[in-house]
Amino acid sequence: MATFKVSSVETTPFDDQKPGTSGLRKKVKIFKQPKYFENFVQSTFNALGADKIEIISESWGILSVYTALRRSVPGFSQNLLSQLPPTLFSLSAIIIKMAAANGVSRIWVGQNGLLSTPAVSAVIRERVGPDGSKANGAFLLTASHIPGGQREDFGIKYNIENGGPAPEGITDKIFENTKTIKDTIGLTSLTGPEGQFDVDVFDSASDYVKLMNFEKSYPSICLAMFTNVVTTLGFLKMTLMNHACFSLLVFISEDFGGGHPDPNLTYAKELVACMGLGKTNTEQEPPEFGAAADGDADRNMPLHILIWFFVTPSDSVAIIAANSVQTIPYFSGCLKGVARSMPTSAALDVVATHLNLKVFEVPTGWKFFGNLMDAGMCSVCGEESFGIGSDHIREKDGIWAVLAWLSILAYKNKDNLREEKLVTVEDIVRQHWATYGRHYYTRYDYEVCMTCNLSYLLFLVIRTVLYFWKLHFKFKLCCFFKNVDAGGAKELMAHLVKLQSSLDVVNKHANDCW
Ligand SMILES: O=P(O)(O)OC[C@H]1O[C@H](O)[C@H](O)[C@@H](O)[C@@H]1O
Repeated sequence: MATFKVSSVETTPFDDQKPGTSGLRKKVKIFKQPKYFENFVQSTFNALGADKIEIISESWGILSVYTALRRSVPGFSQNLLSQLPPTLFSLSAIIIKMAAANGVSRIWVGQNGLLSTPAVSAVIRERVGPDGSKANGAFLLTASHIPGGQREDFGIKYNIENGGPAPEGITDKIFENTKTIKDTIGLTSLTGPEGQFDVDVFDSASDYVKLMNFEKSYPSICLAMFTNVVTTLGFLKMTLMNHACFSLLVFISEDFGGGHPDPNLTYAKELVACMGLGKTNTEQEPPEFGAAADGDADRNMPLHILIWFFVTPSDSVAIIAANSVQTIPYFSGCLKGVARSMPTSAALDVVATHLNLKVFEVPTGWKFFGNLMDAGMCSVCGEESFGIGSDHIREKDGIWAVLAWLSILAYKNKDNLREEKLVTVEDIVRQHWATYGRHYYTRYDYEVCMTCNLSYLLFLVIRTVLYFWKLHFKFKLCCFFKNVDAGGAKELMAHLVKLQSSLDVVNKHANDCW
């Protein structure tokens, strides 16, 4: 409990605070403008209505974690958390004070401010305070899969009471507020111990671990992976525990060590090398299984290499869906339905047809899966951007996806452990293709582009697609534009979709362009 004085401070609006698919992501230098961060937080409080909020937890996306299952004993530093950058703590303090001033009665902060995004979702859904209170939502501070640090990106997003990202109704309101905001409300003094405001620091991992119910839900692997869990290392402890079968390469720093934490073949190159790509005669036998996660642990990339093999995210979600009922007791013998984002390949749809399941196609963004899950219509879902999850929470979950894969591997090898050759990820994927057919697609990432160049590029893409259609090829193409204002990209897309209806018009625009 604490006493404090509330004061209102004049501010001027910024016109560029429109939240994208995953909240507000900008360069740190933009966030550093006076009042920029406070304006967004205040606009969020204004959009929610103070009486709606009681508890807020936070997540720092400052971890770039590559893990590999190996036979060696890990080198695991117990002091990792002491390296958390002070800037992030000061942002936490700003939110705490503004929350108090805006009428929030209690805040939950993960120990050291360190949670994964899936863990935040679990906390909102599962954590119950001593007086029976539950979280109304959470601020998450993370650059996610984007490069972080002083010269790179930072992000803030708000998740609602179902544990998932705020829906467009709320983010639109936040944006409207950011354009008209005149005051932010803060504290001039904060002393205790009287008054109606609590800050509880809690064990970052316990709610997630409880929810995952490892021993019951993942029985085939929990004994191998979760026996030696140490209980003091934030969310890392239950994912990268000190076990003889687990070896870690962990980088913790404000700027991801200068790296790009997107878990794909390009950016997880240390992992790819460690898994033996391109080596025919490795001195050391490569690990049997490796996985990469992004900065906030919601994206994943499982790798399995005996002969180098990579599973695309679209195949990955289809294979998990096809095998999950047999291999993961959490699903209690049935899936409620499955879903994928629009650019994700239709491999999942084929599985759904075979299993007589409903399949849904949703726009990009995890909030759309959340709606289906809240309605009890979806158990497993995924996006081609390395995000896969289930209805245990309302965020994608890199740890869950890796556990799902390990469960499948364990199941396929259960009668096979004494054999020379185990069933591999590659065997499972090839068997899947043989059963369900194979889907091909290409993903292109264009990063840090000017909007005008992107418009030009979109014209090229549309021309190419139309060309292929004309030749009666079946063609599926995904394009992703990062570091672009999501609202602008959406409008541009809508405009171009209209243009697609007429080849002549597209050609005219395209010709004007070059
Ligand atoms: O929450 P994040 O990991 O940052 O991902 C948020 C979104 O980022 C990009 O827009 C991807 O294309 C989406 O598929 C993803 O949902």
